[in-house]
Amino acid sequence: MNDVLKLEQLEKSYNPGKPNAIAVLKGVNLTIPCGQVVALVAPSGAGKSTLLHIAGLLDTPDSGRVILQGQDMTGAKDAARTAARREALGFVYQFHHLLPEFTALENITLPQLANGTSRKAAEARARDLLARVGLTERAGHRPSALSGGEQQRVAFCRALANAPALLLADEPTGNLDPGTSETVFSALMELVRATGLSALIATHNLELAARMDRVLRLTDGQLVEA
Ligand SMILES: Nc1ncnc2c1ncn2[C@@H]1O[C@H](COP(=O)(O)OP(=O)(O)OP(=O)(O)O)[C@@H](O)[C@H]1O
Repeated sequence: MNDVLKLEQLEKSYNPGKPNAIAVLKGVNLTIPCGQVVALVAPSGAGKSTLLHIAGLLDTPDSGRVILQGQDMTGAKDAARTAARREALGFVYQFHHLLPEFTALENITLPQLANGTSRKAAEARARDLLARVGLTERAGHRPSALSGGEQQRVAFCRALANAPALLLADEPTGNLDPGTSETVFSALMELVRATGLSALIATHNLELAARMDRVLRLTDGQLVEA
């Protein structure tokens, strides 16, 4: 099994049959080999979030197949989809969505405890991840005591907490100013490279996209090599 994700002929419409019907995905095909980092660029409204939600098993296509680590997840039951999300996928969004009442360390530890990891091992991994993004000194801070860039770096660590096979990121630095965006993106790429992670990262920033292994553009409901 050398491909972490395969999307085959995905189609997705909203409000089919109604006057406001919109066909967003019209035959999307994508294969991500293990270890590959793919940039997804798309104009606003092109369907980038729709595609990431389907790839992340948060939504289902009208037709086509989603194959994660060699397993066809298209018709899988909710419990299997939830388990696959928890065990195989990591998510990063434009806004960090950290739990405000917990420290940086706890935010990275909790998903591991939920996955059955011992507290000792979970905290050790959380500290290692924080060190990799330069936040050792901030482990005990709550999100409100962290800068936007620091919050987002903690969110990256949390996404990687359970050692996912694939990272899905939707504009991970879209909420940051250009200088911070650069620093935070570099931290993300270092983490991804150090762990050999595969990733699908949506961004409007073409300079950041160019630093990934491959750039794909979502246009008129299909993916094309940029
Ligand atoms: N639940 C929904 N019901 C109806 N239309 C929807 C729904 N979700 C998205 N759409 C429409 O589908 C199209 C694609 O939406 P999507 O959110 O995937 O775009 P996007 O590329 O992520 O946009 P942005 O970059 O602005 O976030 C848009 O025209 C949007 O209005």
